[in-house]
Amino acid sequence: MSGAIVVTHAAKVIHGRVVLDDVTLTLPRGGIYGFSGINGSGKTMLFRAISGLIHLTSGQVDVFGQRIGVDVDFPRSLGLVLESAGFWDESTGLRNLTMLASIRGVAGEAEARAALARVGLAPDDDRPFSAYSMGMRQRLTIAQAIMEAPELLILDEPTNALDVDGIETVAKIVREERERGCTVLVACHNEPALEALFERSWRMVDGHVAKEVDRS
Ligand SMILES: Nc1ncnc2c1ncn2[C@@H]1O[C@H](COP(=O)(O)OP(=O)(O)OP(=O)(O)O)[C@@H](O)[C@H]1O
Repeated sequence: MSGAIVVTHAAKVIHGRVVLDDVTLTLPRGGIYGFSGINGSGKTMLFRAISGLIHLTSGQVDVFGQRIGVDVDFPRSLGLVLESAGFWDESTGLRNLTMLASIRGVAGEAEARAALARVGLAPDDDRPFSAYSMGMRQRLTIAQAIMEAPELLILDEPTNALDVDGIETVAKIVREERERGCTVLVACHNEPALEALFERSWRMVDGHVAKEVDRS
């Protein structure tokens, strides 16, 4: 198997509705891959399948040679920006990250501080998460996704709620992560700063990968 991520005839039916429709893709390791498509076209569902957060109705997903839901429940090294991240309201950003880091023991306070600085949050900010603005929450979500230096980074609409500086910061982080050897998947709507980084990208329509976007 040559791809970092191999999706084979993946399908998901929820309450009789096809939300992923026969998706087949091979994504080599170390690239930046983009997914676009209108609301409800299936981008998040595809990312959830790759992340092990849903069970497919049929088909398979392999990540770094391990079959999701068979060999492992989740990809072994995954950073995820997908819907809400589940932070503790009463704790600071740094405390939130160090508590999450302690679950796996891969990262510690130094990595949490470095991740906060990379997303433009002050590591020693003493405000609790409940006092964070939408953009600050999104930045913290991105910091949580990168702090363990994952092999696979999945970013679902990472620029949500971000200002111009925040969008540039995300683009810089995506470039840096790729240079480190990380494979990066991004879903976004009309975000030129990110789209310029995609090596390949696809448009999703009604749960299937309709066509590859011509980047020439
Ligand atoms: N928990 C759920 N139960 C039933 N259907 C769902 C659920 N979550 C999503 N869907 C459906 O799956 C389809 C694909 O949704 P998905 O969230 O993957 O779209 P998307 O391309 O990420 O959209 P957006 O651009 O709005 O983020 C939609 O028809 C949606 O209604």
